[in-house]
This record gives sequence, structure tokens and C-alpha cells, in this order.
Amino acid sequence: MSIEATASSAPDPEWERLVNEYHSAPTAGAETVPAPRAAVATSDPMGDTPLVPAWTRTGQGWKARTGAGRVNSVRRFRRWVRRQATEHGHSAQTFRGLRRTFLWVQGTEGVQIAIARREVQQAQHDYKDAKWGHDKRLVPGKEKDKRRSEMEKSFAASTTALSKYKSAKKDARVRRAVRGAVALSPVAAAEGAGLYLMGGSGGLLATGATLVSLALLGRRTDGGELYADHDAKFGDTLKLTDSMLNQVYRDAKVIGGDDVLELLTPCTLTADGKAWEVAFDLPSGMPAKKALAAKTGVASALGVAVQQLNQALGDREGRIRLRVSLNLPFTGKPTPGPLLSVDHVDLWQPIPMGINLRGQEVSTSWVERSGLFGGEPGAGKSAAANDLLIAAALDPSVSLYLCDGKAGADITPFEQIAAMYDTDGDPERLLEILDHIWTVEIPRRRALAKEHGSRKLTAAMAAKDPRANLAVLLVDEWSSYGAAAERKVREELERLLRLIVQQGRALGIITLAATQKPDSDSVPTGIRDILSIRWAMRCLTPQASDTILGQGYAAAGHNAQDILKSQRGVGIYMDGEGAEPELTRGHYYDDDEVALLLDRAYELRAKAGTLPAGARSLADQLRDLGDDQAHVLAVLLDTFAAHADDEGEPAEWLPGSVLVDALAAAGLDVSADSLGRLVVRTDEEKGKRVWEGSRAVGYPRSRVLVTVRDRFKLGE
Ligand SMILES: Nc1ncnc2c1ncn2[C@@H]1O[C@H](COP(=O)(O)OP(=O)(O)OP(=O)(O)O)[C@@H](O)[C@H]1O
Repeated sequence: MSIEATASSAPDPEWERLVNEYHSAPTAGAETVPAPRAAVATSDPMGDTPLVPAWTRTGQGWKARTGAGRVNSVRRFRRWVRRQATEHGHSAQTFRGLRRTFLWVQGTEGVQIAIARREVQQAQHDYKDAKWGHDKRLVPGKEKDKRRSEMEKSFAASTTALSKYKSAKKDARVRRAVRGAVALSPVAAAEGAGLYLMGGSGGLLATGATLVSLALLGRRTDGGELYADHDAKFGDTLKLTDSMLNQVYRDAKVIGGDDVLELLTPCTLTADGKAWEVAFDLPSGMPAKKALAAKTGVASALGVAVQQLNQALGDREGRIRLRVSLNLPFTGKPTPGPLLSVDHVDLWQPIPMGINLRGQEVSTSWVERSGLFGGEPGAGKSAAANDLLIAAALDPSVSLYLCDGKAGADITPFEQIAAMYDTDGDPERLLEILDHIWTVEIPRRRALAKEHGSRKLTAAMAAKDPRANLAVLLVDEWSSYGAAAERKVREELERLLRLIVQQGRALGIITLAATQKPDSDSVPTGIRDILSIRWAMRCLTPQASDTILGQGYAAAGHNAQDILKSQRGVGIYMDGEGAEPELTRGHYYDDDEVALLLDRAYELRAKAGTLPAGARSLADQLRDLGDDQAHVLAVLLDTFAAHADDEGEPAEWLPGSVLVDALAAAGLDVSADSLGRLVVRTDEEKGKRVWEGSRAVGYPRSRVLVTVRDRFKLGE
């Protein structure tokens, strides 16, 4: 492994940034540990202390490492059990050791003895042949002498061979006895000493030591192999080592057999103990794309699921930041969304969308942007869209235009605060909404920008002029509208949406399209290409994933098909053009939380006077008119509401005296006659009714409502 060290004399900002990053603890979403960021660059002026993140020495660092240690122990035990069934099992090793000891004691003398025995057999055979030749009759005298001499020589050779054989046997016996003594004496000594010093347990201990010695002797298999635990994959050990890393990238055919990765940090367990991280450079000249595309191979070589692996591009070509999660990420319960703890939101600022793999908050500025969220049904698009919509709702200045082509219930809770909405999947209503934006909103905004001497609306402008507000247009399931509309209407819808996305951007109109089936029908290509923020939730095919993110992303390792069904709300998030896609889980607000947040949004808007006309109470709408009679009618309506029954329904009838008193209490000097002239009753309505034990003349609420409608064209 090679770790770069920075010369103390040569400040290297890039290096310091990297070091700081590795010394910092994760932020929101993860359990955080205070990280002594500032001290890092200066505490090691010579650059010679090991690059170990400071958090490892904190209480939580120890806790994380103890947790990982515990998991590792269990896994080690499981590996040990698995090992016992193989030729590397400890009993197999012990027997191998025993056999090897026996063979050693037996030695190689057996071979000498066998050779000597063979010599004896040969010599005796030769002697027999010579004797047979000699004992023949009718052999002339000279020849007889020669044969006798050969017979005698053979006899002598046979005797010599026999004595050599005997001495080889004796020699072997002695040597074996010596080796036997050598092998047995330590065992006997240990046993004796054990028994003598500690009794039975000492004997057991000595036996254990003998078995361990035998197991050690039998460590290598007959094929000469050793049990190599370090060859185990990350998935087995849950520990990432530098040598393992190189092997992994070699196995995945990213780097060659002789290549090495240049590690910029050691393999480090993250502060929350959930993953290992390391940053490294690929061998010079190798594009990072090669490693990113080999995601499946790398995951397989690590022995983990592909979802546990995250390779992010470093800040320069060829640099990779690898993160391997110990468990499948994003499968636990979602953490409470951050909007729950804020009073209001400023949509001109970045808003929190979700949490990335490192537990960091992913925030996005939606100003001058538009987005496309896609994924199979139930992947979490509506929840993701809610991250923007709820933030927009909590900014009382923002106008909401919400359209749901699938006619679901996702945007129903927003109805009260939406400027215009369609929850029926009605293309005619969508046309009305888009037409309103194109013919009313956009010209108004353009004129406003001109008034401020600009071509676009900005945050600075909004701070000075409340008319310069943002607006959000959500079009969920465009294809459903397309399918339900006539060809002409469909073409008009497409034309308007394209114009709104293109021209509305600079004028503060944020468009968000969501689709279940990301293909060219679901969002027309021309419109899709100009939606800059993309969020690809789980898709069924890599092509669908590419339709959301852009061509070639799946092949480069960013494939939303890899997201598991259990990883709800998780998607590959691309925060604008050219941004590196990153796996992000959207913040999730359940139905109760959405209702709570929208109540807050309603209040904020009621206070700011930005509720859409339909959502404000009739009394408020009357007051807004600034007309005296409208004001009187507003007080009358409030008085009926103040006398509501147990179910909260306003009173249906009140005596004139009660109404006149209420008007007086509101500072309005209205006589009974003037009231009668304003709210003109029928003869029947003028009849007396029983009120608190006596009979009185009064006014029905329905007559007041009719007066409001007739005079001011307001109300039901
Ligand atoms: N960020 C998240 N964290 C945890 N769970 C989530 C998240 N997002 C969604 N879910 C779960 O997934 C379910 C489906 O989510 P959602 O309705 O947003 O999916 P969808 O893609 O919009 O589905 P459809 O296309 O059918 O409308 C939710 O009810 C919720 O239980």
C-alpha cells in the first residue's frame, strides 16, 4: 500500500481538503460525532502520523468499532465452522500432523532395507545359478574349475548382501527408536509435567498442546496449500483491507495483474460504523469510467450485493471514492423529514430533498430549474415530489399549480392552498391550468421583470417586491393526460408545457414532471431534455433508468434497476446538468405529517393573505373587498359562525337584536332598519321565532348568503 504524505513545507490545498473530508464526521441523518476539523491540517506538521480519522478516538468511534468487532466475531465463528468440513478443518490438520509425525518416525530407512533385501535376493539367485552350472556332470576339468570359482564368488557376494541387509535393518531399528523418542519425549514430558504440576487439568492442557502441535504440523494440505483467511471476501469478513482492495479490482478486471491502486486514504470504517470508505487513484491513464462500469464485477469480487457498493467519481479523472456498506443501505425506517421542524421555508434557498449514502443532507436550489422524477409504481415518486411541494407550500408566497393525471389522492391534501389544481386526470382542466399559466402568469411575470429592469425574477427582487414570487407546476403522469385527450388537445398541451418549461424558468415558474413509465410517450423527449433535475427511482429496465437520467448512465454504473423493491423512496438523484448522480433516499412525510405541515402552510398563507380565493372564508373575501356593506355582511357571517351548533355548523337563524349588537361590538353603527334594508327578507322570513324562551324577529343565514351572492358575486 502506498499512502501519499504531504511535505510539511509544501501546502497542498487539494490534499488538505481530502484529509479534512476524511477527518469529518457525517452530517444530518447519521449519528454525528463532533469532528475536530480545524485541528487536522496543523496537528501533523511533518505529515508523518498515520492518516487515521480523529473520530475513531471518540467514544462513538470506539462504539462503532466494538459493534463491527462483535459482528466480525460471529462471522469468524461461522467461517470456522464452515472450515471444519474442509481439508483445512482442525481435526483434519491434527490427523495430518499425526500421520506426518508417524511417517517421520518411520523414516526413509525402509527404502534402504528394501534395496538390501533385493540385493540379497539377487545374490542368492546368482549363487543358485552358479551352483547349478557347477554341479553339472560331463564338464571338462578347466571349465569345472572356472565354474567352482564363480560359485564361490556368488556365495561370498550372497553372504555380504545378507549381512548388509541385517545391518540395514538394525540401523533402521535404532534410528526409528531415536526418532520415536524425540517425537514422544516432549509429549511425555509435557503430559508428565502437566499431571505432576496441575493434575488432571494439567494433563488435559498438555494433551491440548500436543494436539495443537500436531495441527500445526498438519497445517499444509498434501497438495501444499495453507488455509488463507485473508483470501476471504469483504462479504465474509466485513473488513476492507488495502490488499483486498487491489485484489478486488484485479478480479473485476478493472486493473491488470501487475497494476496497483494508489490509495489516498487507508480503508476506514465510517464514523457511524455502517460502511468502509477509501479514496484511491486508478493506475495512470486509466479512465474512472472503467471502474464505474465494472460495478457488478467489483461487488462480486467483494462478495457483497451491488446495492452495497458505491463508487463515486473523485474530484479529478481517475480518482474514485469507494464506499462499501456493511448492510443493504436505505432499508431501515426513514428519519423524520426536516420540514417538520421549520416554521416556514424560503423557496429561493436550497431545500432539503433527501439523505445520501453518507448520511448527508441533499439540498437543491429549484430556482430556474425544473425536474423529472420517474420510477415504477410505488417506487416513491409522490413522496419525492412532496419534498418540493411541501417546501413550496410552507413558503406562503409560492403559487401552486398541481395536476395529477392518474387521478390519485396524492395532491388532494394540497387542494386548499393550490392556486389551481386537477385531481381528476381531466385533460381539459390541465389545458385550462397551462393556458392560465401561459396567458396570465407568464405575461404578468415578464412585465414585472421588465418593471425591475431585468429579464428574470430573482431573490433580490422578491425581497423588495412581493409580486415577484415563485410558482410550482406539478404534472404527475403526463401520459395519462395524453391518453385521455383528443389529438388536438394533446398537441396543445405539449406546446403549452414546452413553452412554460422553457420560458417560465427564468420567470420563477418551477415545473416538476413525474411519471411511472419513463418513455418517450410519458414525457415528450423535447420537454424531457429541458428538465434539469432528475430523480430515477426503481425502474424495471436499464432503458427506463436511462430515459430519466440520460443515455449511457446505466452502462456507466448508474442504473435504477439495481435499486431493490425494499429500498422505497430511493433513487439516483441528479441535481442539475453535469452533476454526478448519487443514490439518495427522499425525505418521507406520512399522511399525518403531510396534514400537519399543510395546516401550517394554510395558516402561513392565511396570515400572509396569499390563500387562493376559493380557500379563504367568505367573510375574509368580503373584507378583502374593502366595501362597507361587504364588511357588514362579513360580520353577520362571523356572528352566525360564532353561534355554531355542537357539530360546528353555523347557526341557521339569529334574532335581529343579536346581529345588531354584534355589528355594534365590531364598531359598525347599523340600525335594525338599515339591516333590514341591506338584507331583504321575504314576509315568511320576517315571522317571529322562539329564541331563548321568548319570540323574536330575526334573519336566516341563507338570506345573508343570498345577499352576498347577489351583491358581490361571492359564495356558493
Ligand atoms: N422516502 C421514503 N422513505 C420510506 N418509505 C417511502 C419513501 N417514499 C415512499 N415510501 C413508501 O413507499 C410507498 C409508495 O410511495 P409513493 O406513493 O410515493 O410511490 P409512487 O412511486 O408515487 O407510486 P405511484 O406511482 O403508484 O403513485 C409509500 O406509501 C411509503 O410507504
